[in-house]
Amino acid sequence: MIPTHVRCLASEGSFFFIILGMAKLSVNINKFATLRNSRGGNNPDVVKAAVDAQLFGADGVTVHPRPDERHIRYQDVRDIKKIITTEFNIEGNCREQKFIDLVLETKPHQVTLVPDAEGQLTSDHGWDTIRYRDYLKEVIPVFQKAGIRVSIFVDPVIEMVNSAAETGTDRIELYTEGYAKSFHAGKEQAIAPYVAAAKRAAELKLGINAGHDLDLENLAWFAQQIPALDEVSIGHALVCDALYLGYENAVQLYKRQLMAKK
Ligand SMILES: CC(=O)[C@@H](O)[C@H](O)COP(=O)(O)O
Ligand SMILES: NCC(=O)COP(=O)(O)O
Repeated sequence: MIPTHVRCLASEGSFFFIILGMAKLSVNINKFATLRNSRGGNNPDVVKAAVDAQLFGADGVTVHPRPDERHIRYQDVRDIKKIITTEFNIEGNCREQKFIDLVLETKPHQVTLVPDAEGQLTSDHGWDTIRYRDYLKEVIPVFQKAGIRVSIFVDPVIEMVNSAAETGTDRIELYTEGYAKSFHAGKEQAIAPYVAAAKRAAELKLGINAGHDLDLENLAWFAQQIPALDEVSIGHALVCDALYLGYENAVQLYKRQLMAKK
């Protein structure tokens, strides 16, 4: 029997590649909604963006509805749920009751809890899992009881990972903006805290996701250095690349970065 960590990927003509432990690519389609909302109407269609991401080889779709609905709207989440054939990941701020209700209504495969402040431009920090441990211990089972896997957004700091394990979360999502920012100055140094955090997470039997500002230049190195990586969610850079390269090409190129051998 093929072990569960062995994933098969059919691509590139008739060849079948067997990729050991390859991380999944979840395409974050927020930016399609940003573009749509700039004009009203329904162009581009975010439901089609989700359908096409899957068609082009993505392993999942991510959305991050924000309270002001400046990109993904709550109704988009309901509409997208209906066409998901892969994995659906909803990210957001669980301190908003509206967000909790939406997740419980749409029942994605995974919810990623992010400690956004009100009106924040984009996510810029992970949970302080020491300060909010008791709160997270209360809110995480609300989703798990509904059959939804929980991931919490954390900085690559050992103490935060240790305390994350005490919250009962299934996975952590390592916040990668710091890595992306320092990658070009020295990739060995940039990855070091993430390797340490991932090693500790694996010891604590936590699943490992990662995201924020990952792109075609920094993704392969990240995935190679963190073999236990389960999933990356990528939106901004992938959609920017799609403008020049086409959406299908962009998704395929990101998949290829995850396959690159050490
Ligand atoms: C949690 C995370 O890193 C992403 O969801 C990112 O914040 C995308 O959100 P925006 O598209 O609103 O910037
Ligand atoms: N969780 C990170 C995510 O979904 C996308 O972040 P970005 O690629 O838009 O920075």
